[in-house]
Amino acid sequence: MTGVAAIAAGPLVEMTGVGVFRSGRWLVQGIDLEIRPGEIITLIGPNGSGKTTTAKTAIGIVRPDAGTVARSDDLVVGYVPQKLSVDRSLPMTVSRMMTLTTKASGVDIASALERVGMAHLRKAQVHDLSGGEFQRALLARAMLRRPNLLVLDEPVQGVDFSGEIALYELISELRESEGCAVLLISHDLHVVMAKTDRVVCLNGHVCCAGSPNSVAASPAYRQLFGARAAEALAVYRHQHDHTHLPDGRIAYPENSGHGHDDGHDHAGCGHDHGEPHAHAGETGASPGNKAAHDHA
Ligand SMILES: Nc1ncnc2c1ncn2[C@@H]1O[C@H](COP(=O)(O)OP(=O)(O)OP(=O)(O)O)[C@@H](O)[C@H]1O
Repeated sequence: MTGVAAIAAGPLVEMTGVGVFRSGRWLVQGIDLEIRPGEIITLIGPNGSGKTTTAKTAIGIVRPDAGTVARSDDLVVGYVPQKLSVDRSLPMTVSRMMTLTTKASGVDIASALERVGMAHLRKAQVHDLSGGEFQRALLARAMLRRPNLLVLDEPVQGVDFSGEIALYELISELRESEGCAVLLISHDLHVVMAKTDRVVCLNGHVCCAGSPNSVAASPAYRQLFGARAAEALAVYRHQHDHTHLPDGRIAYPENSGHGHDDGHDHAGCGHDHGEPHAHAGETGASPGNKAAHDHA
């Protein structure tokens, strides 16, 4: 059966056996994907593996040629596409950009910008924004619709590593404060792996899916990502045996044998000091913490 149906309760989106056929080939095939309220799902996979196609099909921008897509009656999507039709070189304030495609009151715009930490940049020119600020403005724009599903296609493009962590923090906070589900498309395994509830690894079809740990351990994932998979796995599985002081240094109990306080004593942690790393399940993968853990 091919088609689009509405579902009253349960998942926000349920894709079953979905395929998309264009220009004489299947772009994706046999996609089963369920998006439940409030969860963060990350789509990963090589370039051209069908991540954007899958996300667009989930929210109805692309029509499937096989399978079914059921959407909840109350689904409201906030979508930040990978490529934007906004020309950043044109003179335009952040406020104006927010309302290019959506009507919103000044109060709503101010509130959305406030939620992403951009209230002070309401009148700034879009072309003056940093990469991270621009992505925040796009997030605020998507939040104007009060979505219960945020779809973010590569939201950290043009953003440096610490900005990337801050953005993932923000997305995670928005999920908490707004109660929305998040479908995230990402190339970044290190940070996303520590944040997401469920990972779906694509390569024209679903290679593997599940918790970050189970996906990282799956042979299909390792085959697809090769050496990088091992790195990401090491990062994700890193166990915390210490707490952090407010300035990011590591606090060890007295007489623990951890003599120096320069924030770099990780004996017994099993750290790979060649790689920056995040901490499993740690909501505080903040720039401050990150600074204390980069050993490049
Ligand atoms: N409308 C279309 N017609 C024909 N081919 C298309 C169409 N849209 C996408 N494709 C092709 O389908 C494949 C999957 O594209 P998609 O953008 O979904 O991949 P992706 O995993 O998001 O890639 P990336 O990581 O590079 O953004 C690519 O080879 C792309 O060129």
